[in-house]
Amino acid sequence: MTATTTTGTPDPHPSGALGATRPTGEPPLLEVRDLTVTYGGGAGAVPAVRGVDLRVEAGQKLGIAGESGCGKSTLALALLRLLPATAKLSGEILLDGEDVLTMKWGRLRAVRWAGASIVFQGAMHSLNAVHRVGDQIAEPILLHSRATPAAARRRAGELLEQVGLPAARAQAYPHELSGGQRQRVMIAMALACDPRLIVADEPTTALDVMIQAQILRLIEQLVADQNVGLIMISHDLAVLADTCDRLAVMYAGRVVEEGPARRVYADARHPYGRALSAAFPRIGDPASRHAPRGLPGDPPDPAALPGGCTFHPRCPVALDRCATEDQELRAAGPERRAACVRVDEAPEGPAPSRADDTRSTA
Ligand SMILES: Nc1ncnc2c1ncn2[C@@H]1O[C@H](COP(=O)(O)OP(=O)(O)OP(=O)(O)O)[C@@H](O)[C@H]1O
Repeated sequence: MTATTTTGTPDPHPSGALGATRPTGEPPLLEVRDLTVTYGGGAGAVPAVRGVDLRVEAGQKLGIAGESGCGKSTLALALLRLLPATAKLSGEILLDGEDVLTMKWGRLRAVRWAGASIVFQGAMHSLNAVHRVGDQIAEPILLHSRATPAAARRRAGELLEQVGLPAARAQAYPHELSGGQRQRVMIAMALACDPRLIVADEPTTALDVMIQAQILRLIEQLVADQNVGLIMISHDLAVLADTCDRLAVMYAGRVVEEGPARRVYADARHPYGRALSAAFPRIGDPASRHAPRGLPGDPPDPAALPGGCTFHPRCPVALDRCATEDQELRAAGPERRAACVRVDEAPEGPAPSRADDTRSTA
């Protein structure tokens, strides 16, 4: 992905990355440049992530949205080089200015957990069923510090309290906890080594609506209290709009829209962003009296992407040229970019009111 636009419209982010530059000139907490991930090779190669640029500062919450298969999890795992060996990566993943992709193994081990940590979806599958949760939280502490086992266990208890569980629950096995409690344990583990960046991949997907809301508030609180950066991945644009500052919408491995989260949700500039947004009801919006509109068609097979704009076969406003012309991200309003040839045709709508933005699950 380059900073040049197909129409010559000035790009507000000449580096091609998301978010504001630090005034001090220090590197951002995370800067992803032109990241490409391809599974396999030859005719069956699957380009799961294609030229993605992202930027996250300390204390900033970036949401990444998109349908199943658009490459969200691949992107999350790539950030800490947790992908299988069949995945080929190129580009740069700069964590505090240091490229994760070229780090030696020893350095990478140190960066995992302590520099950045991941909260995976489905805590039941991510936690080890035969170990007490306190021991599982203590494990990365023991690996990454000189703490004694007793001190690591004490710290595990403190972390459990920080995520709203009694320290005594450290003695529990995963099956003795509810889904929401297990997800809290996962968050406690992610915090264990004081990371500067937390990547949360669908952290609330398996939870009921009330517990989902509690976990989201907890994550927001922790980000604010500890000034960490957050990348939250979800198929649910409404959840991301309510939790995050900025939002990037992915389609077929690419970011096709980015900008302030509530604005993207309320008034997406890319037809795919609009379709994704319309797929979720909004409390406070008269339109929510109607059933949410599903997205027609299926996402393309990454191994056989359509030519031109990859969204054109499903796009309700596609022009003939969209079948042949690929689109780069271009300026689409203040601090906003979208990869659509028609983005200049309609002006940006009014700023959303708080009621417009309320997520469906609150
Ligand atoms: N290990 C793998 N080997 C080959 N292809 C893979 C592998 N993992 C993922 N893919 C493919 O890469 C593409 C992106 O998958 P990914 O899991 O990153 O998408 P996603 O947006 O996170 O989807 P979901 O929300 O369903 O998890 C998909 O086409 C998927 O089938």
